[in-house]
Amino acid sequence: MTDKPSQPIIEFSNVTKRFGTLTVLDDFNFKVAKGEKVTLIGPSGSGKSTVLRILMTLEPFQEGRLALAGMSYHEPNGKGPFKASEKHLHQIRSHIGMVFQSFNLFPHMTVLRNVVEAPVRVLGLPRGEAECRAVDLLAMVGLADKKDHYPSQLSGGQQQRVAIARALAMRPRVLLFDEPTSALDPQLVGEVLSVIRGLAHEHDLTMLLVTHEMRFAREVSDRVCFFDKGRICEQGEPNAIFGAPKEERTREFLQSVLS
Ligand SMILES: Nc1ncnc2c1ncn2[C@@H]1O[C@H](COP(=O)(O)OP(=O)(O)OP(=O)(O)O)[C@@H](O)[C@H]1O
Repeated sequence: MTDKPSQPIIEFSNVTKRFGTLTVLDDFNFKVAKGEKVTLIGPSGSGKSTVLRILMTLEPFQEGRLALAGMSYHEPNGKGPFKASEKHLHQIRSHIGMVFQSFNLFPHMTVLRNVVEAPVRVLGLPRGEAECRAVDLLAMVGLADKKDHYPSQLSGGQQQRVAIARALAMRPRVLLFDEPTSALDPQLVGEVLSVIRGLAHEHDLTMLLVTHEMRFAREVSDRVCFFDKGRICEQGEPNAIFGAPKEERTREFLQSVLS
């Protein structure tokens, strides 16, 4: 890999993205450091998902530059909407895992096969090894006992946890979450949040989350970015943005009174 410790793992430089006459990202600049956990919050239609879709190479952009771990999305003399070869884009994608709002599991495959297929087909991992890893990951998300079930036999929260295990099976360096709990009943949000909160302790894993859940922003991220009309209008540490948690404020108050 080509990234140096000081180099951001994600770097949008003056990116403009249009859908026809609609400008969704306008001269967009955004950097994420290796291992950083960043939440994007903003009004519906402001372009948050588009940021993730561009990173995943699901959407091309018109102007500016984008790099992941030092790899530019455009190659010299490259072709197609990204001006890059499919091999180059595939290499970039191999470092990214994405978790979608609607889980996107394969309905005709068991939970285990859902987690095993991509490492076998895309990374060329021997099936036995991929299965061992999948079993470990399913245990990590609390679903070891569901490996032989089909997605339709699981709750939404359980399906989303399988989707997280599937994304992790590719050993991504960057994990993208596009509103991972917005399709869930409120009582199922907590179990997904707790898995994502656990992942936030992985120092090397960079996480970029789009969410309407303030709990994610507060409990999972190092930095919260408020996004509006294709730009980041405010950003900072969760405590600076939302105010320190009550206990912390009380402790600070008592210290100031006692000192
Ligand atoms: N494929 C597309 N073709 C045309 N317009 C699109 C396309 N995808 C997104 N848009 C438009 O781009 C704008 C940004 O969409 P995007 O999904 O990134 O917003 P968002 O901030 O993630 O919204 P939400 O919170 O509702 O998911 C919206 O106005 C949307 O209608």
